[in-house]
Amino acid sequence: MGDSAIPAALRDALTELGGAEHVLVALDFDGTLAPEVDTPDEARALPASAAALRALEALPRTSVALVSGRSLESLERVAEAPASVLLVGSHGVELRLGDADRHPPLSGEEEATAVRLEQTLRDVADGFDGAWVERKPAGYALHTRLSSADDARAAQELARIRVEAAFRGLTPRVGKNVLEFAVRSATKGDGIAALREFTGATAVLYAGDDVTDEDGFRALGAGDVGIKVGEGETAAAFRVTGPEAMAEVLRLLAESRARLVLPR
Ligand SMILES: O=P(O)(O)OC[C@H]1O[C@H](O[C@H]2O[C@H](CO)[C@@H](O)[C@H](O)[C@H]2O)[C@H](O)[C@@H](O)[C@@H]1O
Repeated sequence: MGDSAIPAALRDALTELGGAEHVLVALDFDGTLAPEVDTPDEARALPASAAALRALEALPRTSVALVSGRSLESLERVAEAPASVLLVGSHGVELRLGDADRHPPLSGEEEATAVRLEQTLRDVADGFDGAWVERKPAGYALHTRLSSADDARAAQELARIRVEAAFRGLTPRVGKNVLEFAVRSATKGDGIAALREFTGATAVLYAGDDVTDEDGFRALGAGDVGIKVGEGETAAAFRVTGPEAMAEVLRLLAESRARLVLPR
């Protein structure tokens, strides 16, 4: 893909970002680096994106991070990223920053809630073809990608009704063909704030395709670059069409960063 798919204003912003003192490149995984697939374990970053991230990581004062709704364990498996890549999992609940893994264990009360939640969502999933439940460190997700459109809608509606009736204080998270409930309320915005503090970055690029990525865009400020991948309402200043165009964005950023970063 040529850079004609990248709007001129975004190309200018990438050039400016390339000259910042310390750049943090923080990216959502599914739908941003990796095209969507039916089986979550089979998702992989496009080779062109993976290559651009390796090029960025090798540059001075340039940090690379993945910020995902996946558990850290699942993200590590599919992203196949070197240990130097910083990771935020479970929408900000779990952090892998340098040598420090931070994913506080659930309290007894949270654990008991999670057990009841699992049963509630499994009962719903059992009633609809193609629906299934994914275990997360702080909750459960009801997947409906393999269901018919009617079944997907009905399954998610029933899940909301049952959860609202039986639980207080859970955090719902809506995604593409997935509805998740968690006992912890951290967001991708919290993850980006932690990454910014950990790296000392002076400018951040964040890109994502889904509803929970909006928390990430809202955590950006002056001098940062937010990129919505695909369609939908967004607080991001820029938009690209999909993971292929995103790979091109990363290639352009690696190019401008290599040209403009000071060697010291
Ligand atoms: O924040 P992300 O990195 O975008 O992760 C969001 C969810 O990703 C996975 O589910 C989504 O991608 C799957 C693979 O393409 C797809 O089959 C599913 O329909 C999507 O919802 C993951 O399974 C979830 O746990 C993440 O929350």
